[in-house]
Amino acid sequence: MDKIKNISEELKEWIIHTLQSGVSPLAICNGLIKKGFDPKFAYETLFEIVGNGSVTNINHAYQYEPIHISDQGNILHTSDREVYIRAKSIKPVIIQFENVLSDDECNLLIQLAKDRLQPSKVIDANSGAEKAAAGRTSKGMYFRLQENELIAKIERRIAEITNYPLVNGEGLQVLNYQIGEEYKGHYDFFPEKKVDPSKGGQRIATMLLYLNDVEAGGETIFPKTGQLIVPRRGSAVFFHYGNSLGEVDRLSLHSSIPVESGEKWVATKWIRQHNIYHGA
Ligand SMILES: O=C(O)CCC(=O)C(=O)O
Ligand SMILES: [Fe+2]
Repeated sequence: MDKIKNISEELKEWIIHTLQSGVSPLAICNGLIKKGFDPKFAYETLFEIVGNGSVTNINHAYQYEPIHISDQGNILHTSDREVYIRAKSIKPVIIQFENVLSDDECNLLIQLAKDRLQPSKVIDANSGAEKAAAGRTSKGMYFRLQENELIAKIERRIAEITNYPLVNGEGLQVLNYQIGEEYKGHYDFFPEKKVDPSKGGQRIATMLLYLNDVEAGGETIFPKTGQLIVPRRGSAVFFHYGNSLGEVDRLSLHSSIPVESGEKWVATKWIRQHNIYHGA
């Protein structure tokens, strides 16, 4: 049988925790090899994990800071729409919203995105560069900030809901998942060494808008805490994972589980600490 030469984010996390609890890298390596991993791959993976700083950081508990989204109650009165808070989680910080987009807005976003879809990429945890990846089988595209009236209106609404200025937001990304397609466990924040202060700094929050109902599958899952969000047209989930100290919340690991029936359309707004564009 071929030896295993790839490793999931979950297993990486488990390795970090195990190292942190005092188990030696060699013992973990031997364990991986016994489980069928390629020995060279296992040694290199351990070397990489021990060398990249995650092991020293992981002990440091993430400090949750207040976010001010529901300070005014559970109905948010944005300039053009009432948005309802439907569920909240404290660790990690997750807020679910309903009525963020109208059916027409969802359909229009899908129409505008359809012809521009490309295979999705992921960010390499070491280099920070975008690369194609087996764990992300969806197709996607980006709108430029305020590219057209619809996008500008949606971006203003997201800024009003989240209390983060529009210029802290990256261009809206639209993703399409067909049957069997998924986005495996990942963090939205950048690897620490790849945070660029001249481009708004670290990513600290994500607003994920659901553009259609999925017949089966396609939930967004937070595997460390067991929370699942069922896609529903016009609804959204906001999660927050970066604090003012520059720490990141590793409980925010999430994935999109494979679509079983129908298809899935979402739009993602990644939000950074500061204005991304002032240098431009
Ligand atoms: O499609 C989903 O449910 C998750 C998408 C996601 O995690 C992302 O765009 O960063
Ligand atoms: Fe994500």
